Amino acid sequence: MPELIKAAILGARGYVGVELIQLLDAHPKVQLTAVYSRSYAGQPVHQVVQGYSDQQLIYETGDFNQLAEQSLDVLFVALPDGLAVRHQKLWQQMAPDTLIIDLSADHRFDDGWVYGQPETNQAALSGARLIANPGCYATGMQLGLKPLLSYLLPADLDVPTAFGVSGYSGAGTTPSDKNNPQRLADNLLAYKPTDHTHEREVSHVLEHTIRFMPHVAAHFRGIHLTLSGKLNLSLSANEVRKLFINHYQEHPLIQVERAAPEIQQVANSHDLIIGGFACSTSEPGHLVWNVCLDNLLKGAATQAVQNMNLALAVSHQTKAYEGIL
Ligand SMILES: NC(=O)C1=CN([C@@H]2O[C@H](COP(=O)(O)OP(=O)(O)OC[C@H]3O[C@@H](n4cnc5c(N)ncnc54)[C@H](OP(=O)(O)O)[C@@H]3O)[C@@H](O)[C@H]2O)C=CC1
Ligand SMILES: CC(=O)N[C@@H](CCC(=O)OP(=O)(O)O)C(=O)O
Repeated sequence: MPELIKAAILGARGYVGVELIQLLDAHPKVQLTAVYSRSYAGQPVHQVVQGYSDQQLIYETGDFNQLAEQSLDVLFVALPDGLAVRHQKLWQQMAPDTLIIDLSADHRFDDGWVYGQPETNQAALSGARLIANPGCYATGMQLGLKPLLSYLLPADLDVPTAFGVSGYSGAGTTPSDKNNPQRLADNLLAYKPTDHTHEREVSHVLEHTIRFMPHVAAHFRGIHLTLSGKLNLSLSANEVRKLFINHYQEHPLIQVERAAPEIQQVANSHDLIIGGFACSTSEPGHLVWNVCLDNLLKGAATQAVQNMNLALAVSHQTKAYEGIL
């Protein structure tokens, strides 16, 4: 590994792109050498991203074909869904040691790419070259369900459900009802109640069918999930909580609490919090619990940086960002 990892970002104007810029700026082992945005082309990054330390870095327009000549160590692709998949040839043509991390949904079902959920797929990420970052809700749902997989009833008897509420940054910057603060004020919108990509993603990754009902609310960032499922034995809330604590004890970003987590605890935080375990007294095995995470951080940029660190064996850790930088 070179002294400094040479990194670039495609989609650097977007909500996720800006988070990546800030995280990589703070990363002691990374030098951000190129950021691409059509709308900001020619503008210095420090004028757009508050606190950005490098006065020289300028947004460029992304001529994708030039990327192969840049001898990058890592390229973060934070483009809207459907764009990264159009450039399969380019990803293959990039230098063989350039790591590509796609934050869109385009490669999450592609066996040629490693699924980049760092807490559960760490071994496969070491030395990986093509990484598909998980979806934001999908991160929360799979980490919330994984410790219980061997206790869940088979799908023909019960299907776990997830009721999710996201902040409107989850819908990106292209204007729509889902990111229109006027439309969302004092409001809650349900959308895609069946067949959401993240329902398919979690069912695929866990090899266990789930159901997901997403909603969007007026806050900017943060996902709140209420999960419900039926276990094949009767456990107390305390026993379930201990099971989660044991499962995630080696993973500093996953917090397990007794109380139900709240959006305000995770907004602008790298942590994902699981808690609020409630076991029915009238229906043995019926369990309801909650997961919260910041969609832009643990649901996107933080997870991408964790993946880079694992793939490129970056061992540096600081107290403030233990497990990420
Ligand atoms: N928002 C979230 O919470 C999460 C998002 N993701 C995924 O991450 C990706 C980025 O999301 P997000 O930041 O929210 O999206 P945004 O809509 O906020 O940003 C999109 C970015 O892509 C660029 N872009 C758009 N169209 C094109 C194009 N045709 N060619 C080149 N560049 C283009 C835009 O810059 P410009 O127009 O200036 O070129 C901008 O930088 C998406 O795939 C999303 O699904 C994943 C997890 C969570
Ligand atoms: C509120 C909102 O719209 N959220 C988005 C989150 C998905 C996302 O951003 O991730 P991928 O497209 O990369 O899977 C949605 O439900 O589509």
